Amino acid sequence: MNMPIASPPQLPVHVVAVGLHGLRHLLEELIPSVRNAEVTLIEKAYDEAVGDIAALRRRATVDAIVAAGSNGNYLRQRLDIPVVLVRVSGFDVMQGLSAARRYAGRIALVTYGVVSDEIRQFVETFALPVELRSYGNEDEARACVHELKSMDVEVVVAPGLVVDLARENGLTGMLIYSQRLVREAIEDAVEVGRLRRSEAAKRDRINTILGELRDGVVAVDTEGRIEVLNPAMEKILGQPAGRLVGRPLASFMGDLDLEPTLRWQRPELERVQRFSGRTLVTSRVPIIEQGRLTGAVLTCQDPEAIRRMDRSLRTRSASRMRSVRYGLDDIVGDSRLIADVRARVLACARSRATVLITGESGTGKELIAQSIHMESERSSQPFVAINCGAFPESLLESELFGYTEGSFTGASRGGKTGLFEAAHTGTLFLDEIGEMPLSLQTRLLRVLQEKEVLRIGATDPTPIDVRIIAATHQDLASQVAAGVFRRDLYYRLNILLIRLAPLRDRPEDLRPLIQALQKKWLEQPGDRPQLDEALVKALLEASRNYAWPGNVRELENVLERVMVLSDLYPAQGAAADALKTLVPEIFEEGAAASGSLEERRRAADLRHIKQVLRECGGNQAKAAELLNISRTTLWRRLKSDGQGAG
Ligand SMILES: Nc1ncnc2c1ncn2[C@@H]1O[C@H](COP(=O)(O)OP(=O)(O)OP(=O)(O)O)[C@@H](O)[C@H]1O
Repeated sequence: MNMPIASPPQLPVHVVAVGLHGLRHLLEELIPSVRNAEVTLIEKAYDEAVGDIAALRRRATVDAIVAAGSNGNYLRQRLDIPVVLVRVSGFDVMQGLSAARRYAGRIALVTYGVVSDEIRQFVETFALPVELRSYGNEDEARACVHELKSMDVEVVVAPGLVVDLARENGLTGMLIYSQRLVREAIEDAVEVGRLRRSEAAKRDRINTILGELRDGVVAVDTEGRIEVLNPAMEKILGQPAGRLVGRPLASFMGDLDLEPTLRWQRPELERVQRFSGRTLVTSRVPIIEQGRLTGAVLTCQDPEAIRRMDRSLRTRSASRMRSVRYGLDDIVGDSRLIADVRARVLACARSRATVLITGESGTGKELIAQSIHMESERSSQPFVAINCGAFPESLLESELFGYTEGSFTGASRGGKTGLFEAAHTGTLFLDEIGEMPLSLQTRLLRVLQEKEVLRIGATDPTPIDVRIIAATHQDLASQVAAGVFRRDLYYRLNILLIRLAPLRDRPEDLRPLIQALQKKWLEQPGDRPQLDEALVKALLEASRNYAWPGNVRELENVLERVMVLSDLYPAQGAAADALKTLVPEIFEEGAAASGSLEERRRAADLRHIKQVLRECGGNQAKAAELLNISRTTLWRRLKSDGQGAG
């Protein structure tokens, strides 16, 4: 952005006063009494003054200029700093003339530019014997003085230049400017300089902010011409600001222009656009100042940056924010298997050793981990959970171990506390441990052995006291055999083992789970219908042939659907039919729990895929995204079932 850098605000305002001869004397008299500003006097005129001011500006900031007459006007046209002109008022002219009348001869009043009406009227009203003249440049001033001399004028009241010329020609010259007007002009210049400086400081602030923004920002005036753009936008446009400011945005940005925004004065947010080979998320907003349109702003975001930010927010919420909600009492089930789990939870809670929980998705692994924590002596300490499968390797590493300030590009100031440290004195739940990359497995093993963590970039390890509970739906032993999981880590984790059986292997738990879920449902605010016993019976009946691939989580979902929708389907005598309409998936062919484990799993997967596909209204792309599998995989699975991609 090509804006001047303001001097630091603590420096006093710097004003340059330009004047020769008579005006110079007045300025010299007044300058010592100026407060809160530094004033430099330049005894030059026209081009010479311009040159001196330029030289001065190379060394120091000049905030404003005071000058008078034709010289003042000349400077105004050539400099980009405000030039305050010494005014000429009727009152001061009157004083000048009355002083001139003390001289015997004829009097002339010469002003720069046209003679003002105020002065003309004043002279006429008092029938003063005064010649009125004006001049626009030095030659005219010279000609004017010669004419006055030939007319036998003796006293000339005029600006400095003419006063000098008059004296050179043997006339009496009296300066038209009064001390009062010159003082006022200096004061005005100081004020203008001060305002200008605070404006510049504000602009610098905005520029700094814009410079820091990773999004590209460009603002245009009401004509669509570029007023300002930030470095990120320069990059997007591939041209420096110096070449762009003042040019119409539409002339080279085509699709990115702001003309419709200026025309309709309506914001348009988050549009995805292509611009010179890259995808951008653009937003356009009109600038309305005090009810008037003054321009518009375009911001361009890089979708990759948005994704990165989203990921880091997710990291935060996926790890730290999970609060402990469950205890032993929340583990529901009448089966012997669940009774065994409860006993193991209590035993684990009394120990400090690492626990490994295995079980299919939705069997309650996190519920068990939280229960162990809540029953242990660490219950009032932090419970920190992270899903190791949800992050790319580098992010998982920095989440777990933290890093020191400046350890890599993009590292936050002050570094970052890792989850091991965050869980100090408490419990760290490592969900989906089977997904942890080998390199991190090695680091994890070291933490377990040494009981200390080393932040990325650090040299000194931090001692920690953390209880580790790991969980997986995978068969870690076969992962060890396949070489993707470290054997030593497996042994280290597998000290206390809790195996959670799939729901289909413990049908006795279905009824108590349904009851517990219904109780929770009824406790929620609002008018909630009781679940019809006939429907429950029909559900239990249908479950006998259903594998519940999503286990308790799936049961929760199915039940919620039934409870929400059951009112719509009068159940009397037709509970099974109603259920078929509400949860068709559990009646589907192939849903039966038969065949090999692998076949059952595949059938269960397929049912799940189909259900998600139904929920997405048949949109395969969306279903693939929800299922976290590629579209090709989705397509292949459906195809294997005889349903090609359609
Ligand atoms: N025995 C149980 N009693 C009561 N609720 C249960 C039980 N088992 C699981 N749940 C409930 O089922 C849901 C899924 O449980 P949880 O998230 O602990 O499963 P998970 O095995 O960790 O799943 P995933 O591996 O998919 O993350 C939770 O709402 C949990 O409360």
